[in-house]
Amino acid sequence: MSIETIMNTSPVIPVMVIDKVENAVPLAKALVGGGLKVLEITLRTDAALESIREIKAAVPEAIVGAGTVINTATLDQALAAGSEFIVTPGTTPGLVDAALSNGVQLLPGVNTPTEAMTLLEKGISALKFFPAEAAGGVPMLKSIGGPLPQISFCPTGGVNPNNAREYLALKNVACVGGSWMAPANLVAEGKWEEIQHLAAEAATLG
Ligand SMILES: O=C(O)C(=O)C[C@H](O)[C@H](O)COP(=O)(O)O
Repeated sequence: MSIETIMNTSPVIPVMVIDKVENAVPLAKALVGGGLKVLEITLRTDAALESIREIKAAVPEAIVGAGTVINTATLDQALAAGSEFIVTPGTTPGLVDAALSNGVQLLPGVNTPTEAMTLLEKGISALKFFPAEAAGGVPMLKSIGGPLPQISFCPTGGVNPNNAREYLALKNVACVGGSWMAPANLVAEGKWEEIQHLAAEAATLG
């Protein structure tokens, strides 16, 4: 599945931080049950890679990606675990070249026109805008969309239920990423129904 198709699958990609592997499948089921099929598991915890494997095995309808991929070593680990797409906070030439030569579905992070143009030169036009709010938010994306309308963004970082609609209304925004559907406290307490409710609300944002 192409990264463009993945970005158009649901309006919000939940950004998941999983501390305990046993939370991975119930969390994924709650998010998918709420209508969010595309899941980004950040490689910020020791449980992340095993969580990707378990979710892939137990929640076949989920489209499972890895986030916080910051170098080729974490890229290789994420792919070996079965990640269907890769999200990076920023972009390095080494990471982009490795992804391109392996046919990886990549959502690379940028927040300047120069970074966006550098990736366009390589044929990449689906980008994460990170950290969205801190880097200029909706006005910045509107401005970039003037000269570079062919780029499609997934703004992430500071996106929440109060500002998500404004982002999603932009022509150059395909989806947004955010962690608000899976807050650490609800995950730790196993409040899967509440998480499913938050996911269902998020799924209506588009
Ligand atoms: O590490 C990565 O690769 C990321 O994707 C970072 C995430 O985009 C943000 O951590 C989500 O930001 P919040 O929704 O503001 O919590």
